[in-house]
Amino acid sequence: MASRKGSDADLWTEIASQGDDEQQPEEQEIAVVYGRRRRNQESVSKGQLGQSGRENRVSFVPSKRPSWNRSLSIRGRESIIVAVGEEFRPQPKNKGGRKIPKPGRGKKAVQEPRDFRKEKAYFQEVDSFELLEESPSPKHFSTWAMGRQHDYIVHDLPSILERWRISKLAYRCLSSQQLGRILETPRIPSGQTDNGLSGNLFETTPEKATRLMVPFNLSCYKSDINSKSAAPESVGDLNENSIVSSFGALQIKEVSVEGDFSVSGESKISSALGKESEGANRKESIVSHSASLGGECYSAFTQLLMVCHQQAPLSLHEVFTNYCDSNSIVKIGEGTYGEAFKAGDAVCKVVPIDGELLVNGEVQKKSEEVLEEVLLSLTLNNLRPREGDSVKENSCTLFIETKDFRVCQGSYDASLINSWEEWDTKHGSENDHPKEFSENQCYIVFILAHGGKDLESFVLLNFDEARSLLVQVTVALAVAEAACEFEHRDLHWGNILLTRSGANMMDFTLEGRKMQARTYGLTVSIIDFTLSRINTGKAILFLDLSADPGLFEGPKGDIQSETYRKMKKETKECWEGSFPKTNVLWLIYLVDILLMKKSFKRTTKDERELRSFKKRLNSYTSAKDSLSDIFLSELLSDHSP
Ligand SMILES: Nc1ncnc2c1ncn2[C@@H]1O[C@H](COP(=O)(O)OP(=O)(O)OP(=O)(O)O)[C@@H](O)[C@H]1O
Repeated sequence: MASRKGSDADLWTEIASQGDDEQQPEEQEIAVVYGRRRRNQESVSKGQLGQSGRENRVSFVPSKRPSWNRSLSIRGRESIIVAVGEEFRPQPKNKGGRKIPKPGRGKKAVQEPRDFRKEKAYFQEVDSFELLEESPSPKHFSTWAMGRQHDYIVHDLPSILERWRISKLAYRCLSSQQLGRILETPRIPSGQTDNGLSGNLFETTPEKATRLMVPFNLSCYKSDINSKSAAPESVGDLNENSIVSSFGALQIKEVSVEGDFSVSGESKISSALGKESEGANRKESIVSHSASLGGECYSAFTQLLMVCHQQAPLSLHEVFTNYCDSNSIVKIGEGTYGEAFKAGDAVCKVVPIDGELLVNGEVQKKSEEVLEEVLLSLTLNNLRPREGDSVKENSCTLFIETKDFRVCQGSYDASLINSWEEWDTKHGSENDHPKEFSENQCYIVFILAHGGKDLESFVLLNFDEARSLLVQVTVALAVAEAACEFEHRDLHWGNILLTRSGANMMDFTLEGRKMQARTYGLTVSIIDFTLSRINTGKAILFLDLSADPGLFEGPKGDIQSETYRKMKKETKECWEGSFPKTNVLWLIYLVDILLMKKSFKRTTKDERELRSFKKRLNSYTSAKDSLSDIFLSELLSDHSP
């Protein structure tokens, strides 16, 4: 989602003070632009929400901040598992999608204290085994990676993805009505490293893929089942390819469990199984099948802890002070879900999760959704060339670098509150005051590289910078399309960060071809993958945007609203499918933004060029396709040795 203005009073203030209005043509107020919408600060005093700020909002819950598309991510993702090497074919659309959140979910609902005994027990169990761990717990996690000194943490993406896949299959088996979407998946032999992911996206993952095999959960299931079951069923007749469909059959015939598995999937699955005593023999099948899939089923929250190499949540203070002194924390931006703080060289985006308290008028994200965002971020991280890696087929540095993640719990500490209040005084926050968070509140903290200012507030100086922005965004999308069928699906001007680095060229590799793009000193970083779609080769991560009709109900003529509607038409609401044209739709949106909403030094000829580029974009089917356009290709060069 788009955010409020950044707070850095630095180079940007200086540039802004050069006075756009004097030098540049008047902005054409052709269309209202959305993104993360906010109150008109001149006309609306703090604490009140004027009519003008709300008039176009479509929201399902009362909200302090006017944002008509904000309730999307509370619906959860509907990502699907696909067989390795199998071509994905969209399934017939199951109309209805996710449920709209219950309006009765009260803002001040009481939060149950979170119990981490299960997670702790799990990690103690892990520690007591002679395991080849994914990685030992870092002492100074900002500079640690597999025993080497790095400023980033190397995550074992194949293992994380595999755990997610197994858990997703098991949860779906127990709770989902959408079995048709689970395709047959071949068995992964136990103990074998799973490198069967698509393309070479993961081939260069620098860690070895070590599956964490812990009998703890298995015995937990088994004892639960055995205590209530009749004779266990033999599953010896199942072949490797029948595992998932057997889960499916089991779901349809025997198990009908709806519910929230957000706290402890293991225990809830166990108790769900326990309720079905007469179906116990089939439950034994789940256990056996889960085991034969080569891993165990963990709750999303436990998986998040595992990704973070944590046994239990940390306090926010502990995390921030790893990056800087607590009194140097500065809030730099805010979104519907996240509060972004600068901590040393890093940006820590704090997102409350799993709680009952409405935050900024929204239901908090669930661990499950966050886990998928983590997977998306790590997949895009993998596009970054790393020292010592072999050359990647597709690489670029244009997606924000996610350095790490942390799971936290507790209320905001004084230094964070101070920096939040400073921001509020300066910019007028649209978010709820963080003092509302209780001791039990959990968060995920995304530790990101600093990407600069968003396009909405960044002052572009001239036409060269505008072209540089377009070529870099197109390169990013083209590279990610080629690597993992990536579609951003929400690339509005709040989700493009810009900074001036001074470097004039930017290297990238597209389908094995090493190339360079002229940047004119501008560096682009794309953020916010909440609505994005990727195909990892094993799973398609996507969000069913049709579950939020409000997204498509923005005002007529507004370019962002029109872009969502165009995406809907293009995909025919099959959001799981691959439609790289959606990337082109956002490029068209960006040209419109540059023409209508951004002021920079340009001639009539420049504007004509932009308009004819936009016209030609209509005929391209992907970002990769668009790169061949003369408007962009002039800025590209081969960089092969
Ligand atoms: N890496 C970063 N570098 C600089 N600023 C950032 C960075 N990440 C976020 N920000 C600032 O914080 C704002 C909010 O971030 P973002 O848009 O990701 O939050 P959000 O919309 O709440 O995210 P989500 O959609 O996951 O809820 C951004 O618009 C930007 O101003």
